[in-house]
Amino acid sequence: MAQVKICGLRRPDHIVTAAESGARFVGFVFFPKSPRAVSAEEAALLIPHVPVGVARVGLFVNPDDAFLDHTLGHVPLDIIQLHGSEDPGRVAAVKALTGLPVMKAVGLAGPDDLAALTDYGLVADMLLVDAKPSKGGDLPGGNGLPFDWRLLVGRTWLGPWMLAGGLTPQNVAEAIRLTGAPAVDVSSGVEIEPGEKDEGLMRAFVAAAS
Ligand SMILES: O=C(O)c1ccccc1NCC(=O)[C@H](O)[C@H](O)COP(=O)(O)O
Repeated sequence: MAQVKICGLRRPDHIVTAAESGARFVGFVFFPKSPRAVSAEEAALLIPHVPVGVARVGLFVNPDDAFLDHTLGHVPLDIIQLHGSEDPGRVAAVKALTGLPVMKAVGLAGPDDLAALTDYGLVADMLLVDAKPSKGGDLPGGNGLPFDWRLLVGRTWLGPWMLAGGLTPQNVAEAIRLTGAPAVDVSSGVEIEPGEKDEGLMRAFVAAAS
């Protein structure tokens, strides 16, 4: 059983479905290249549909201070998710700037990537363990690609973490069983096409993760 984050929501009715299904986190993508991107102004109209008790996660890729200030000036968020090449010092700086908890995404492709989990685990409030994006890819995340979950078997964690990367209603239970993930995150696996969430898939995913 794991808590669920559904990322890349862009419609009020989908936010309601995610929350009613039992998702405990909803993610809004503030990265213009993403097919799930929303502007601060658009997100400001979506946020009121997030029920109390569901965490509002803002997803950023290498944001500068001005972009963070602009977004947070329009959109009340509970967690900042950094999904770019931000180093631990930048993670600490974003925490200080925003006063919000920071979840840092760490991409895994092989054993050599595991050290970053320790480095970021010392400064971030939470880790999002995702598949490492392919070199030259357009998106640092949201690619619907899993990584080898066996990399995480038996690992001791410094703090809270979330498993992501190619999760679906069909594979999420096995991913949780194998890794012991306390929380899981999904975007592509609950979409009928990039950026278009499906209510039935969202319900099935949360049920399979619970
Ligand atoms: O979702 C996006 O479009 C996205 C774009 C740029 C950076 C990160 C992005 N998503 C980050 C997430 O938290 C996704 O939910 C996570 O990478 C898992 O995505 P998926 O493999 O599609 O389930």
